[in-house]
Amino acid sequence: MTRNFFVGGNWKMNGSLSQVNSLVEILNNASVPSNTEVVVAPPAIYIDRVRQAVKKEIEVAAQNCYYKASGAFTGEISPEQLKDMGINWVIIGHSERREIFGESDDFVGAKTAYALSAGLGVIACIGEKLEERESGKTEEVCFRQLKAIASHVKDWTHVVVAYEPVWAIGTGKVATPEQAQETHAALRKWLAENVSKEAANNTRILYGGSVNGKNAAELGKKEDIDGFLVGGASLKPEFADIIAASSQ
Ligand SMILES: O=C(CO)COP(=O)(O)O
Repeated sequence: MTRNFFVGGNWKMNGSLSQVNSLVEILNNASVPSNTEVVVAPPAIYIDRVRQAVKKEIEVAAQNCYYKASGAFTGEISPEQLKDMGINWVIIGHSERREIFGESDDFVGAKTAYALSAGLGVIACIGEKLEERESGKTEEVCFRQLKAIASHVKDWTHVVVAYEPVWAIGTGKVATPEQAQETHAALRKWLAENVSKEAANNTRILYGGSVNGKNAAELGKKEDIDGFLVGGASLKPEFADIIAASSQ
């Protein structure tokens, strides 16, 4: 298997300048296994500071972007502007963007395609809500979200999928390794049947939702879990443990 492990840290709308500086110090002291890619996503206002201060093995992402190069889009940042500032990754379609800011499946797909065309790698997020899981709709919801991305995106080389069950985000209720593996395997099968065998084999599928320094190693051992997208624990020293856990 050639998929390198991928550990993303999504800082969300957290941190102050002094906390950002402390996090950079933690990152610069963390040892990054050679088979692991680490990408952190600070709030937009701190992106450039982090990019300049963090060691080269660690990449920096935006938490969102728009799907035009420039223009009258108050408050938005374009993929071209991210590239201009040396940023190579963006998170798109996080459940908080979908839920709080009303981003539709199709909008997420269109933004993913545009960001890829501008040369960014995309961490594309999908995942079901609690009531959807409880009514047996986990796969239906995730496949619908994937299909919306696939209808815009033909080349998945620079796409990383983050499966983040909404009920596990920020709740401390982590999916069991078996639950996560089951969904990851279904997602990979969907990619094989609906995109290509190559996309299924090569696309990293991350798990996100209450990952921490203690549960990362067990989750990471599962065949179809290729890394993590970490929220709360990416703001703490234990993020270094999660990076290290990935190589076990
Ligand atoms: O939303 C997440 C990462 O994008 C996960 O957040 P937590 O790790 O805080 O549950």
